[in-house]
Amino acid sequence: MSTSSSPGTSPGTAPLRLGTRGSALATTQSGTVARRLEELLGRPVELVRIRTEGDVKTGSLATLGGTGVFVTALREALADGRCDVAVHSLKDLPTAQPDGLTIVTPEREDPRDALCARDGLTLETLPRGARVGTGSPRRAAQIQAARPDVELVDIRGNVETRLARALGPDADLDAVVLAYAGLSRLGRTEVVTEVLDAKVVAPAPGQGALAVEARTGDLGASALAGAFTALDHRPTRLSVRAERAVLARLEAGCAAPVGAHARVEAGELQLTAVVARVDGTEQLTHSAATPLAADADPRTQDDAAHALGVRVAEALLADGAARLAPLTVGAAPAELDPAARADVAPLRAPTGTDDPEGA
Ligand SMILES: NCc1[nH]cc(CCC(=O)O)c1CC(=O)O
Repeated sequence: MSTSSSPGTSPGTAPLRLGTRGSALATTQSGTVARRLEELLGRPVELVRIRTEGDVKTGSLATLGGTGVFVTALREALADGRCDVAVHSLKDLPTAQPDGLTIVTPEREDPRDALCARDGLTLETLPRGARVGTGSPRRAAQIQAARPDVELVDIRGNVETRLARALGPDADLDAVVLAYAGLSRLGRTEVVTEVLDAKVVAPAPGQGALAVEARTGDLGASALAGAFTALDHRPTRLSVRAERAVLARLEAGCAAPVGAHARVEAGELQLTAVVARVDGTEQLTHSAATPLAADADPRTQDDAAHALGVRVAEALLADGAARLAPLTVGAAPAELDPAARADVAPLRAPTGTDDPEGA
């Protein structure tokens, strides 16, 4: 990397370059992080738009090749030195963290999914046979389980495109399901007719959280390292660590309907995970918790969070999760395999997302 891109140089020099996807949601979330970093660093931050495979291709998410479609190009830009920091939606990140890059997770938004329906309808009041749009097998399976009579329709596109399918002048659907967090960041929560209970629709692992990523080599005793420490939100870090461990241990492909929801409450980390049959006719749920000693060092807590996710995943496997959903079971957990760079093995790599719907 060039000296001019090296963070921590005196203020007033070159701005820190923050790589982002170009969608409205991505630039909104990146803009928020950019302002935070400017405050923390006392240095200007400029957005560098990077087009990703997920932005260019328009096929169904199942045919996109799964993992990392929204992430790989951003990481390449970071590795090449075209940007200094990148912002991702955490749920779009593959669970295997590549060598040489480090992420930090600021405080997450509400992780739940939101129903956006015409005429104020809710999951309960949708008419029989209503058409509900989502590109996410996880959302589809759980909605179908709650309402076996509704028809799930596979949709893609950015937030406004998807909302228009239910709420626009040419609407062809009764409702769509989106992440509440995305709508909130865009200031569009007025279209939400129901925030779906996580017990009814378990959110995607990492949903509602952002990952801010930098080259590990830039995080020595630098100003950027200090900013990363300030951005880190412990309950978010532990929650997403546990949720993503479920996904990694299940080796869930992106067509696998897997939900996971963790939170820190009363001094413990609580986790619930769900594996559903794609058609919603069957689902398995398992919950567990682990105490968090307040004085434990971050490493110990991270390990406890990871172990909780593995334990819950193994309980689901013991209950027959692999029978319900297309999981690749038996292989070593990919997080432990440094060679499992998800961006070089798109077909079978563990996924970090269940719904690259293009937001
Ligand atoms: N590429 C899909 C994606 N990735 C992150 C979000 C929402 C925001 C979040 O979960 O942080 C979305 C849109 C959606 O699921 O509706």
